[in-house]
Amino acid sequence: MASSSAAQEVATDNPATTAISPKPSPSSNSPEQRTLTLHSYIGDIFSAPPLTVLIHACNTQGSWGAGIAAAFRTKYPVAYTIYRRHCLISHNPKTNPVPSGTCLLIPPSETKPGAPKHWIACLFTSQKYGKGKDKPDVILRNTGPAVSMMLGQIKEAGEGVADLRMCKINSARFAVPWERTVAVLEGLVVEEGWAGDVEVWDIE
Ligand SMILES: Nc1ncnc2c1ncn2[C@@H]1O[C@H](COP(=O)(O)OP(=O)(O)OC[C@H]2O[C@H](OP(=O)(O)O)[C@H](O)[C@@H]2O)[C@@H](O)[C@H]1O
Repeated sequence: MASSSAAQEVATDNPATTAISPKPSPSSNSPEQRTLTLHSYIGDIFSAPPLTVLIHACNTQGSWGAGIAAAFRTKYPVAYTIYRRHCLISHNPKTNPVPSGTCLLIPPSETKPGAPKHWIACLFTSQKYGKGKDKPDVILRNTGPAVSMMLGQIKEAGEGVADLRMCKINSARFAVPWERTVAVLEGLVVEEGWAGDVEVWDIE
C-alpha cells in the first residue's frame, strides 16, 4: 500500500502492505532538499522481511537490559555480542566511551537455522541508561547525528539493505516525548543516495 499524498501510512501489521514508494518531499527552503519522511505502522517491528534494518536507541554501556532492547537481545544474540564488543572492547565506558550521536550498523549476523536476517542499527542517543540517562535535550541533540550517520552507513552497505523500520526511539525508557524526536527526524536533510523514508512501528 503506497499512499500517494498522506504523510502517515494507514496503520497495518500486514507485511504484504508495507511496501513504500519513495517520493520526494517538498522542503521549505529549497526544492532540491528533501527531509526524512516517517510512515507510521501498528504491529510487530520484528515481523519485518529479510534485509530490513531494525532501528533502536541504545546506551553506550553495552546493555540491552529492558524495553525493546531486551527483545533485541533475546532475538539477536549474535548482534548483542557485536554491540557489546563495540561498547566494551573497541571502546571503554570509563576511559573511551562510544561517542554519543553515532550509530553502529550490524549486518544480519545470526547463525541459528531460521533466525531472521535483519540488519540492526544501534543509535547511541544517550551515554547511560536508567537514572543516569542523558537529559531529553541531550538525547535529542544526539539523535540527529546518529540517524544521519546511520543513513550514510546504509548507503555504503548498498543493495543488501531493504526497508528501514524504527521503533519509537527515545520515547519510553529514555523518557523523551515522541513528538520531540519526530521533530528532529523530520528535520533531517536527506543527502544524495540516502534512504529518505523510515517506517515507525508501534505495538499498540
Ligand atoms: N517488543 C516490542 N516490539 C515493538 N515495540 C516495542 C517492544 N517493546 C517496547 N517497544 C516500544 O519501543 C519503544 C522504545 O522504548 P524503549 O524503552 O525500549 O526504548 P527507549 O528508546 O526509550 O530507551 C532506550 C533504552 O532502553 C533500553 O533499556 P535499558 O536502558 O537497557 O534499561 C535500552 O538498552 C536503552 O538504554 C517504545 O515505543 C516501546 O513501546
